[in-house]
Amino acid sequence: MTVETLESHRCFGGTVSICRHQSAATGTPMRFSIFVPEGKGPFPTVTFLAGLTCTEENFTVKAGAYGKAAELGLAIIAPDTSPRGSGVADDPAYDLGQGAGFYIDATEKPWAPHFAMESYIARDLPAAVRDNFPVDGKRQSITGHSMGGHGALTLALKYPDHYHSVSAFAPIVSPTRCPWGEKAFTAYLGADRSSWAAHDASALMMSGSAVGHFDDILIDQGLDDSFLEKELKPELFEDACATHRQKLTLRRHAGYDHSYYFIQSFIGEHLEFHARHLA
Ligand SMILES: N[C@@H](CCC(=O)N[C@@H](CSC=O)C(=O)NCC(=O)O)C(=O)O
Repeated sequence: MTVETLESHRCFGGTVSICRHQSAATGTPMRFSIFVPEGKGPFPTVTFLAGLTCTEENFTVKAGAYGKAAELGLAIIAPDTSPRGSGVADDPAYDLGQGAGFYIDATEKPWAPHFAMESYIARDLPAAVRDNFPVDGKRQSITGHSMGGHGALTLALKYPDHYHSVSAFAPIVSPTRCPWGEKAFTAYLGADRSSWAAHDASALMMSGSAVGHFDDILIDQGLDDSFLEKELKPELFEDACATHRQKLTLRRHAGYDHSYYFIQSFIGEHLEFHARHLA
C-alpha cells in the first residue's frame, strides 16, 4: 500500500512523519502522523485516536508524547478523525460529520459511502503502516481521548486479537446514553437503536465482549472536565467491568479538565502501561 510522506521532522532522535494514503474503507485519501524511534525496529505501535474537531495534528503537536515513546522504543500512530473533502458528507455542527467520525462504519445516507472509520482504523491504517515503516504488526496497542477514547475502547473490545492493551483519556464510555453519541449514532446508524449497542463500550463490556483478554484497562479522567456528567459518565463502564470482574484502573484526577494539558500530564504513564503489555 503506497504512503506519501508530506512532512518529516527529527524528534527525540527518531522521526515524526505526516503521511497521506488512499483508504479502501473510506474511499478517500486519509492522513496520519507517525513517530518512529531511532534504530532498526521493528517497533511495537500505540495508536492514539483523537476527539471531536481534531485532525492528525492535535495529538502530534500538543500531547508531548514523543520523548517517552523514544525512551520506550514505541512507534506512535495518530490518524485523522474522519474522511474529509468536498465530495464527503458534512454538517455545520462540530460534533457530526468531518472531524467527528466516531470510529464506526456508517450505514445511513449521506454518511455511508465514506464514513467507515472502524474499518479504516482496524484494517487499512495498520496495513499502510506495516508496509511502509519498521513496525511489528503483531504488537499493537490502542488509546484515545473523548470520542477517540470511545473508539479505542470499542475497537479493543470488538477486535481483541489486534491489541495487546487498551487505555483511554476521558472517554465517551456509553455513546448510546449521551447527547454526542445519540446524535452521531442516529445520523450514522439510523434511529433504530437495536444496532447501537455493538458500538458502545459499556454495553459491549456488559455483554461479556473480550472479557479475560485484557489483564487491565487504564482510564484517566479529570474531575474538572466540563463534559464529565453529561457526555462521559465513566461510572457506566466501571459498573460493566465490575459485573464481569474485568480489572479496570480508573483514575479520577482533581482539577484536571478535558484539554491536551490533561493528556500531556498522563500520556507518559499510558505509554509505560502499553510498553509493559507490548514487551
Ligand atoms: N465546543 C468545542 C468542543 C470540541 C472539543 O472540546 N474537542 C476536544 C475533544 S471532545 C470529544 O471528543 C478536543 O480534543 N479538541 C481539540 C484540542 O486540541 O483541544 C469546540 O468546538 O472547540
